Amino acid sequence: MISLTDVHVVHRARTGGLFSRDRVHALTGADLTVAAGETVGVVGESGCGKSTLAKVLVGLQRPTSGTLSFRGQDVWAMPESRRRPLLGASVGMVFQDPSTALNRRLPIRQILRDPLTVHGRPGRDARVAELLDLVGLPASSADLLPGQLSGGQRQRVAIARALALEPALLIADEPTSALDVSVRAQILNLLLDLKERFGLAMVFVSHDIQTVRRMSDRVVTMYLGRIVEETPALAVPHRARHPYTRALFSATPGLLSPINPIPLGGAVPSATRPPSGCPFRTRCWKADARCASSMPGPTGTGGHLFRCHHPVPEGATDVELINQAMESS
Ligand SMILES: Nc1ncnc2c1ncn2[C@@H]1O[C@H](COP(=O)(O)OP(=O)(O)OP(=O)(O)O)[C@@H](O)[C@H]1O
Repeated sequence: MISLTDVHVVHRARTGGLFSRDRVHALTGADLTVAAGETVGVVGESGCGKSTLAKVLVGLQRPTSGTLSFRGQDVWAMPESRRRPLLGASVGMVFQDPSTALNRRLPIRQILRDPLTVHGRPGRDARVAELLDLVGLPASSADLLPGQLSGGQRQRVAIARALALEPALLIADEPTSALDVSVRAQILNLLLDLKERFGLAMVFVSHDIQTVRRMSDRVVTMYLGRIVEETPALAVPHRARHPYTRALFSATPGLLSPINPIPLGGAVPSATRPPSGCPFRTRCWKADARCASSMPGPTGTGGHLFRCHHPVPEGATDVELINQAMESS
């Protein structure tokens, strides 16, 4: 339904002196397809490009190069008069923090009516009532301001707004991380329920790997602006083949590692000066000269793709990987 082909996003950012601007490589060579009804989870450390990927998919960030296609049409080749209504009606987005995502001065009714008005949809009041019901809020919430709702209720309004135009795809960027732990499960269950009910496709971005596994059919791992692995959700963590995916999952308590996480050397390099070749090579226990000279192309089958010159052997246990990493350090 929606796909990215060789998408790059480069920002110009002031990182040093007053007049010096560096190129920040937020997304590099991203290829991704999301099929109708499927949920793709996106994981990776802070700053790896998850939100940039989400913004590109929803049309909020124009790629510096590469193609965003929706149902086979090149979105950025269209005139704005076609692009905006197409993406606006077809792709909904739920942001991390509903307190900042909703206009504090507008009543909920207005917040939910706005997209309907912009897209010229009839029966707006009836639709507002329907949307509130869909997300489990009483009809009386329509007259309240966002500040009169709890965080969880505000996120329900944000979800209702994202669904107002019956999109085929919902992008959820850390939709529960700003919420109290006690309401997180309710919001996740609501998203799962809505997805099931409407056959929505979803891109679910989160730091919380356990949640991503639970919500997704497929898990995409990102590192320093690159998609390094796509894995069927049931295959992670044990069958992941990229060393970084294994290291990331091994650092999740209770998920995999019987002892310690796989130790990685150093820190994530700056996105202004990503390493040549494979971006993970500076921290990878398997890296050699080949990794410095070229980024491997995707290999794998059956919906499992990884970009690595030295993938983890099939069936390798975490303990074996920990030992290898410790020996090479
Ligand atoms: N508007 C911008 N101008 C300059 N650099 C940016 C801009 N937006 C993002 N970046 C940089 O691009 C890289 C990717 O950022 P992004 O927000 O996509 O990462 P992320 O994985 O979503 O991080 P987090 O999990 O912390 O939200 C980071 O190095 C970030 O600092």
